[in-house]
Amino acid sequence: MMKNAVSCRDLVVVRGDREVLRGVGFDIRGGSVTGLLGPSGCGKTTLIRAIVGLQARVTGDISVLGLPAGAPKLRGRIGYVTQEPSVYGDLTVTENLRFFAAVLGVPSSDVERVVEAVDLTSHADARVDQLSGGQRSRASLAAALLGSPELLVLDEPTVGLDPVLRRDLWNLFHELADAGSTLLVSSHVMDEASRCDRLLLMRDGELLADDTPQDLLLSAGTNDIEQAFLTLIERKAGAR
Ligand SMILES: Nc1ncnc2c1ncn2[C@@H]1O[C@H](COP(=O)(O)OP(=O)(O)OP(=O)(O)O)[C@@H](O)[C@H]1O
Repeated sequence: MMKNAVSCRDLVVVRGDREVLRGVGFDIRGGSVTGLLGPSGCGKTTLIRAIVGLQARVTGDISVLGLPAGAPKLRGRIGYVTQEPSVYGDLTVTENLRFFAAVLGVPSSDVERVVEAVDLTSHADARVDQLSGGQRSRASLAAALLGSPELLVLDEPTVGLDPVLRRDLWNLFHELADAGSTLLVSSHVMDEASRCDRLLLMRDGELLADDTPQDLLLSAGTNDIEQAFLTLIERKAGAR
């Protein structure tokens, strides 16, 4: 049994004058693909930023790969892809990745592997500002894969991608997990839920559910994840 890659307890985050995470707690098992789902503004990015150690005004405990979130020793062990492309427009895909490999101290031989993994080999020599939005986000993903980090945290990596590419990326996520990486993938597209080993369902700064997709559907008595989400909201409102 693999250990937990991430453990959060009593997590509270204040942004502006609002508590945008309100007492969140969960564990993410190593070597799994966990989906972080919930409507726009519910706190997914804030939670991700807290896990990777970039969020201010965090209280509670977050342990990441056995260390406190944000510990300097975690650098290089976590790959993080934001919603904004993190690659330079005036460099080619390969030039970008060689640059990031050098910064990370990863051998440049790794560049070819990650370009292939995100299916950008045919555009390896194209300037990033001449790529489509989806290709650009895959270039950012390739950068995060350099050095095979133990934890990959991906904020909405499939936005704007066509169904074939989305399926291929989800397959890649599972291959990476099978090889031992842990992935936390946020999405507000509920139909991506079935592709995850486990789901964290958020709403309004709180965790509504932490379960497998199958058990979530079973307990909500539906085969539609969106409906399950609504049922959970109604049950929670009824319990108040
Ligand atoms: N810089 C900020 N200052 C104050 N409040 C913020 C800031 N950034 C985000 N928020 C608020 O924090 C809450 C959570 O935002 P967050 O970006 O974590 O949501 P999200 O679930 O990732 O949304 P989306 O799916 O739209 O990206 C929102 O209500 C948002 O308005």
